Amino acid sequence: MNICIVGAGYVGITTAAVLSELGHIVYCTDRIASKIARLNKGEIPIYEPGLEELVARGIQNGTLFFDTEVRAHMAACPIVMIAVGTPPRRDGSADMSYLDSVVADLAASIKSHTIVIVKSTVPPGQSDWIESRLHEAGVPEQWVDVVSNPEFLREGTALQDSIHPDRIVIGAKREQASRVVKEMYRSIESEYVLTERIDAEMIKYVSNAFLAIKISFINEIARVCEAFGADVTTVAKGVGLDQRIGPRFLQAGLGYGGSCLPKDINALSYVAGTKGVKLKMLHAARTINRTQLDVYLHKLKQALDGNDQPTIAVWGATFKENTDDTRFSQAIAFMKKLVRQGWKVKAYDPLVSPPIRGVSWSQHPYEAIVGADALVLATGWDELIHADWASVSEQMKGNVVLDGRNLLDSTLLEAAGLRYVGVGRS
Ligand SMILES: NC(=O)c1ccc[n+]([C@@H]2O[C@H](COP(=O)([O-])OP(=O)(O)OC[C@H]3O[C@@H](n4cnc5c(N)ncnc54)[C@H](O)[C@@H]3O)[C@@H](O)[C@H]2O)c1
Ligand SMILES: O=c1ccn([C@@H]2O[C@H](COP(=O)(O)OP(=O)(O)O[C@H]3O[C@H](CO)[C@@H](O)[C@H](O)[C@H]3O)[C@@H](O)[C@H]2O)c(=O)[nH]1
Repeated sequence: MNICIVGAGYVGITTAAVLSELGHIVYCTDRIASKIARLNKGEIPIYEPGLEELVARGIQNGTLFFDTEVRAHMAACPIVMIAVGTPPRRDGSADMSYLDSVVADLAASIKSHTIVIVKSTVPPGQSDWIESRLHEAGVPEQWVDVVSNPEFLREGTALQDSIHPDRIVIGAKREQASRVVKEMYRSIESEYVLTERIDAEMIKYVSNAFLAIKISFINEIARVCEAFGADVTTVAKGVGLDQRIGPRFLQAGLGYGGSCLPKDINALSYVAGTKGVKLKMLHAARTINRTQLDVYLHKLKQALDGNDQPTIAVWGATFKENTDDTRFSQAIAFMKKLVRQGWKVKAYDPLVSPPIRGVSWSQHPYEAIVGADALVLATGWDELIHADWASVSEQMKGNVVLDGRNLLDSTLLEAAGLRYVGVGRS
């Protein structure tokens, strides 16, 4: 099949590489010429393990192309997949302006039957809206099928998630379109959910909402565990063994961030509100996530024992490990909170060093801790979790290590003379 993908971001590039690997001819398009130029040289503008190799293979095999000629490929391909961003607006709603301009391009380009796959995360009803916009713009009804096919990949494990997805959701009006999209994924073994478009759109939002609630729930439980001297990691393990609950997404810590969970729960709350439905659980999840940073700040202040001009080293800036994405990162939000206390903040991340007022960046983790009164682990990068704690202890001025991801081995740290501080751990 010839497939045009619009939007060369985390989802667009990953999906393009995977579909080309499945034997399709894929044209991955984007408006940003510099991005496309880099991709054509085999350079990946994002960090995603394994992606560079897969993209190189697609280019070499002649099955994967990157181009800025969005409309030309839309006109030539029977399948067009939309993978542009749907970022949050100030009021919480999803910004549909990128998607709007794709629809305008589609209206000007479609010349024969085209399946338009909506891969971007969009509010319920958006596929219907795209379809009516195309019809209003003069695209005959029989020329277009809009199919909702939401994406569930996670950054950092995007390839694994795309090649072995838990499920592939396909929401279509006509069975024929559904069948073509299923055929497109042919050799991917997965549970296929063939459904109405509105259900497919809801499945995406509800999945992210549930994940956010699960994380906030364990973070709230961490507070009560701490009050009683219980250990939230042990509690989560015991609870997660119940198959009805499951062990994943029960890792307590600084809270969730990223380009998806925060924005999607806001967008779901917003659209629910337009129908008069108040989503109280989502409201609570958001509040817990925000106040989680205060819980950690309080712990740090207690551990600093009256030192009101400390130097704090922060390890990790991305919203989670194995990505270069800093969108809505709790690590960065925490750094800003520390700066607002008037404290000196030195930071290190294996991949990024975004400019943040009051934060100085180090090239090496051990450089960041020199003279620090406390160290905060804010992102669970492997190289940071498995640091040389004896060396850390030597270089720091103080001895406090605040584990913002509950991932460190307190015994090892204490053996090195450090003072381990976690949240919800006895
Ligand atoms: N990042 C993830 O892990 C992830 C996972 C699942 C779903 N999603 C959803 O997928 C969508 C894309 O997310 P992303 O993180 O890949 O976004 P991104 O910001 O990384 O990339 C989007 C790309 O679209 C391009 N673009 C915007 N308007 C365009 C236009 N009119 N024509 C051509 N290109 C255009 C931008 O230049 C950019 O390169 C969002 O709706 C997101 O919610 C993201
Ligand atoms: O037990 C956990 C699990 C995750 N997190 C945090 O939650 C955030 C989100 O993590 P994750 O969901 O793994 O990352 P994303 O790449 O944002 O993926 C989510 O968002 C994507 C975009 O919609 C979806 O496709 C994925 O299914 C969904 O997991 C990160 O800050 C994590 O550190 C925790 O604090 N505790």
